[in-house]
Amino acid sequence: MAFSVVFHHDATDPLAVISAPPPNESSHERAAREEREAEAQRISDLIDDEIRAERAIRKKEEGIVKILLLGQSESGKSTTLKNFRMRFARDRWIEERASWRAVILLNLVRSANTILDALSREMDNVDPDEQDDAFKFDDYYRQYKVRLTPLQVVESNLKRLLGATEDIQPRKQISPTIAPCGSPEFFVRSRTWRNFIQTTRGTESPRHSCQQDLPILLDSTDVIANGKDDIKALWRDSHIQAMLWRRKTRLEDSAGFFLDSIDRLSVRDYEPTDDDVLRARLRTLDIQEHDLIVDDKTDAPKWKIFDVGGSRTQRHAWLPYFDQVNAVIFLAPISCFDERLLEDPRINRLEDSFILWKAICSSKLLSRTVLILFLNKMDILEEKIRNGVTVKRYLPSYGDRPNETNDVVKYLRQKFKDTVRYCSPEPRVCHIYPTSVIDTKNMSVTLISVRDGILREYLKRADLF
Ligand SMILES: Nc1nc2c(ncn2[C@@H]2O[C@H](COP(=O)(O)OP(=O)(O)OP(=O)(O)O)[C@@H](O)[C@H]2O)c(=O)[nH]1
Ligand SMILES: [Mg+2]
Repeated sequence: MAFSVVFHHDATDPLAVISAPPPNESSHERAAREEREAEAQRISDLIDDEIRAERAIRKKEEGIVKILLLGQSESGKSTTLKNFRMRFARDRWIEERASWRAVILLNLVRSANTILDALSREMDNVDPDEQDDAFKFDDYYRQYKVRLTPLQVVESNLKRLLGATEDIQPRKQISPTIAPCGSPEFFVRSRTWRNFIQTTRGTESPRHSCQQDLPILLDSTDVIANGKDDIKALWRDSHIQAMLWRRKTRLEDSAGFFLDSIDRLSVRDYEPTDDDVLRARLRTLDIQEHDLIVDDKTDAPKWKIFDVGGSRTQRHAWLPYFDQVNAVIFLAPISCFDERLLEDPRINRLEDSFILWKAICSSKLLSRTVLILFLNKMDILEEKIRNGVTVKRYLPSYGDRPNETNDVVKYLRQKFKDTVRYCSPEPRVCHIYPTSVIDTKNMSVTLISVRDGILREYLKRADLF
């Protein structure tokens, strides 16, 4: 039944006058007006719903400390997150440890295949800048290549199992710096990886992945076990080491760790250890979120840590997190003073870290955010300096200071500190830690100090507002 709306309006109320229908409105005009009003009401209800939902999220997130891990690719962000999870979400960590077996085997096989690729190029004399006096690899070495060919199939099988995709094509070296020459990096989308972990979790035997993956893992293990003596011989061969160095072949930071552990990794009942998982390299794509309980007190806030991808193409995804985090942990791998970015070989990696750090310190959105800086990969820095690499050659501003680890750390620490001082929109404290995030013993002390520092600041600010 049709009905008419009668507007009673008070002529003294200005709002009532504005909202009153025009006098002498035709039925057509009235229908159009009512349609417009209904649409306006629908939009208004939608906005109300959104505000309510946002309020609900804010309410839920009250009392959550949010931490953002930032830094260039391979700076150690995901490894830092693993340290937090290992320390503060131990049960989940242990549950998931077995799922890393495929990644660890893939890391190992990729390193072996990278060495074999470099050997092939050397033997085929592909590169025009070949030196005449270089050691000539003869048929003795060709045998290794033939016998280790099955490793290529193992690499493809493991990648398929993980849903891994190859990404950055390495380019040729353009300066006397450690070159990004090696096999392309692979990544696993976090959704695929989560599915992988979920299917491997809660199976009858936690020491293996789920039943359908087991044959691939065991076949891969058998092939690696068959070739392990050849792989070890190649890895320990001084001519191969010299060739890798001369060709500036890029092996991952954990390559040596896994190649040296090949006997332990290539047995059928191998179970990844904490150290193995920390060393496993899986490039981050997408943003990964992890919830932690870092303090057992009932009223202590929960933590949410965001781990992001650090390569240049992924940095645009950082920004939306800037206005919601309480602390940023920035990873600067200071051992990289002689390396160049994989994604842009024109850029020195230490310089890239400085540029990023400057942008973070200057950001207005982060002006109230606690800043924590890890001067990371101290162990690699020490090794480089022990092997006689001179910092001044790559960092002329270092001048004639002693080529010693402590002096280099002191110098760089001051540089990063100066950036905080001169670029921050308002005065702030920044906590700086020299770290090797693969060193679990020292990291457990650092994590407690970082946790206490962040909580102290969080509570101080909660009191202010
Ligand atoms: N030796 C040594 N290796 C490290 C250290 N920190 C990280 N690594 C290794 O460096 C590699 C890269 O570390 P990740 O934590 O994956 O780096 P990321 O910053 O998350 O990189 P993206 O995900 O690409 O942004 C891994 O193989 C780590 O085991 C360190 O202090 N010392
Ligand atoms: Mg990562």
